Amino acid sequence: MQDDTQKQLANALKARKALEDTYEAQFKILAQFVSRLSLACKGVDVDLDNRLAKLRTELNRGTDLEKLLPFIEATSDNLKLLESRHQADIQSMQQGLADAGKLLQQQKGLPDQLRRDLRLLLGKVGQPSATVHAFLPHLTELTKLYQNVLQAKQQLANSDDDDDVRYGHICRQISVELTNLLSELAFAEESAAEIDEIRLSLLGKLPIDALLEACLKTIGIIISSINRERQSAEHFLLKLNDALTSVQQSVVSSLSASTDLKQKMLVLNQQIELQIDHLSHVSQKATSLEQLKLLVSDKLTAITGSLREKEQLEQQERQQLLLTLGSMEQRLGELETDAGTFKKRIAEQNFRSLQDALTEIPNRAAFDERYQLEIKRWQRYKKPLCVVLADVDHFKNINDSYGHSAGDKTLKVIAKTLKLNLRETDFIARYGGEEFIMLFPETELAELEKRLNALREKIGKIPFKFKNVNVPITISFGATRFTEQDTNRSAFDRADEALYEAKKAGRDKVILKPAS
Ligand SMILES: Nc1nc2c(ncn2[C@@H]2O[C@H](COP(=O)(O)OP(=O)(O)OP(=O)(O)O)[C@@H](O)[C@H]2O)c(=O)[nH]1
Repeated sequence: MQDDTQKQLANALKARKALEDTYEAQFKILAQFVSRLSLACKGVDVDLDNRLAKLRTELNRGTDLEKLLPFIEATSDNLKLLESRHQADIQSMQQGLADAGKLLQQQKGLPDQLRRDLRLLLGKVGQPSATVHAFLPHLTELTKLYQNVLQAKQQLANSDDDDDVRYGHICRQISVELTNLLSELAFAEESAAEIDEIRLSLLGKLPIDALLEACLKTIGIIISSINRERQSAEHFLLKLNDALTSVQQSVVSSLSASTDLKQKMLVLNQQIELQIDHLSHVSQKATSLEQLKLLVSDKLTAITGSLREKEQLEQQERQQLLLTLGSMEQRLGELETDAGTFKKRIAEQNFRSLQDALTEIPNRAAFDERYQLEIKRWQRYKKPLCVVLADVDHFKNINDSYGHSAGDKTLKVIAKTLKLNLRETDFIARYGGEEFIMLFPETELAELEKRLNALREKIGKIPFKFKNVNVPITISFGATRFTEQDTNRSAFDRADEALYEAKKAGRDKVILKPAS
């Protein structure tokens, strides 16, 4: 019995010793790990470095963990403080990068590509991040963009004598704006040939004096078109005035004729009354039937004459009235025809001013109008609305290799194909150059992706042939969905970024960019 107890005690002691050894080994591993970890944190904060060094020494010495606890708690407070400082660092880094990027964006005359890169970068900078390190690639990129801008500015400064280089970018922008304006001037029918000539001249590289000439010609067309419109409106108003004057004259003369007749009628009525009175008076005085017969017959002849005269007057009045009414009706008919022609002309002009002359699909002005409307609908019904930008790939090559008229034909065919393959509620416009913009109401991005890919494939399969060469042409799409936080500009910019990504990814692509 005593032996058993001793054995059990020995076993318990052995187990206890094994447990203690395990604890000790684990404590050593943990102490080493904490030591290494504390070394890795070195350099973040001096106070923290000192505390961690002390902790390492105590751990190496094997100091009792309980004694170390207050020290560990104080260090942990220190770490919390550092953490909030770290968060503040992230925020200030993000803010700093965003400010620097926006400042660069405000620079005038930035090349298009650089502006796009910058917009893309600012989008990335706006994303939340857990560490300051995550911003380092953005910082590098921003520094590169700053370098590029400085170089571009330097180049401009160096080329003082070369006006074409100095104003190259501005000229290109003016030329694009002028092309858009010309597209909206489609209503100047009489100047269509001249407009087309200016539009084609804007496609090549323009020296500044040629651009100015194009501007002056366009202004000339606008002025003569306004003059023509003014003259036509004046002509219509004069005709209207004429017609109203003649109607007024007819009414006045018919009124005065009718007053005349009324006066005559009054006199006749009085005459008839008098004749009747007289007849009754003399008939009382008649002494014989023969005398009465004679008197009545006389008076009846006089009364019948007066009545006939009265009837003639009435007929005259009716005829006069019919004549006046007839001439008024004719004038009003003429006026109605003129007003109809004028209204039709205005409606046609309205339609043409919203249509792109080359592709015959809506133009940018029409898009702006429709976009506002669709956004209002979206705000009311909250049904999904997608915005898509499409751009023909390497379009410049088509112009350069086969001429501008081949380029024009390509644009027409592509516009037609896109339009034909949209639903009636979708909307497409030529946004400018080789760029198209589309609106897809009540469409989710997932469904849109399929439809855009089908469109993309359809365009890729069009058998274009120039100078007997088969030329495959592709198109890239950038799409986004309108959200609660969006303005019309921000959704457009996102679609533009998606399009840019599609180009960067090799073209002939559909890229969707939902709001982050
Ligand atoms: N024929 C024709 N060309 C146009 C018209 N409007 C713009 N362009 C031309 O379209 C070309 C657009 O070229 P870029 O902006 O360099 O783009 P891209 O060659 O299509 O290349 P990526 O878009 O990068 O794939 C320019 O050469 C313009 O002159 C037009 O109405 N008719």
